[in-house]
Amino acid sequence: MFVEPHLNQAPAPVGWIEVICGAMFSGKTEELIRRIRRAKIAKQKVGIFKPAIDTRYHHEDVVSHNANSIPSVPVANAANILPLAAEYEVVGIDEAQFFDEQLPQVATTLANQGKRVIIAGLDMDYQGKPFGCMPELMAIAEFVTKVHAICVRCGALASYSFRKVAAADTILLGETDSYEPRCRRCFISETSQRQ
Ligand SMILES: Nc1ncnc2c1ncn2[C@@H]1O[C@H](COP(=O)(O)OP(=O)(O)O)[C@@H](O)[C@H]1O
Ligand SMILES: Cc1cn([C@H]2C[C@H](O)[C@@H](COP(=O)(O)O)O2)c(=O)[nH]c1=O
Ligand SMILES: [Zn+2]
Repeated sequence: MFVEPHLNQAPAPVGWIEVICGAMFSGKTEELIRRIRRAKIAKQKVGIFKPAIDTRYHHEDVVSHNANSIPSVPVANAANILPLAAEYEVVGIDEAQFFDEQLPQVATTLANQGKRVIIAGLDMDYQGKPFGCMPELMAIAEFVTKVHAICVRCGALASYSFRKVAAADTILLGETDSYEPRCRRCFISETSQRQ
């Protein structure tokens, strides 16, 4: 389990970037919420942001698949986070895969300002390809945590998000209606990744 490297150390340490990645249902949002709650217990000023596009469960809150939730601010693009985050010591960002290519620079700026930046997002899309700016975020982060779901077909660890419906666009919001977490074996059995 991830343990914070510094909480409330004096003098204030420089900031850093944490990335939580994995397939759908792997517990990314739960882990983000867990870290944010611990930061709040440490009396740190915490702000959470998510892309305005992610309206699945709630317009504002960050909500996990098991209905755990925490308030957040929806933003239209990554640059909007910078002025809104000025007052916070800890900045959480969920559904990072949906943000534009500015997010790595925004995260770097926040960390260089001394903030702890915690980013959660899908590392792969439904085709098993790296999703949006997640690879770059993983490269620049001090800490990367990959979490796993359970394959709904065989019970193994799942790293892939299998799309059950016919749609080719990379972005398709959905839940169990449209996706299921699968292990490599069960994922490639029905996708073009077989070769
Ligand atoms: N196949 C599955 N494997 C693991 N967890 C699942 C599965 N299906 C539903 N869940 C639920 O999803 C929760 C994780 O939700 P969440 O943190 O929102 O995941 P993520 O943000 O990675 O999509 C688990 O604690 C569990 O209750
Ligand atoms: C694989 C994949 C997923 N999405 C969408 C589906 C959900 O709305 C989110 C992921 O949410 P979670 O918190 O990780 O469960 O992303 C998508 O648009 N395209 C994809 O390829
Ligand atoms: Zn499987």
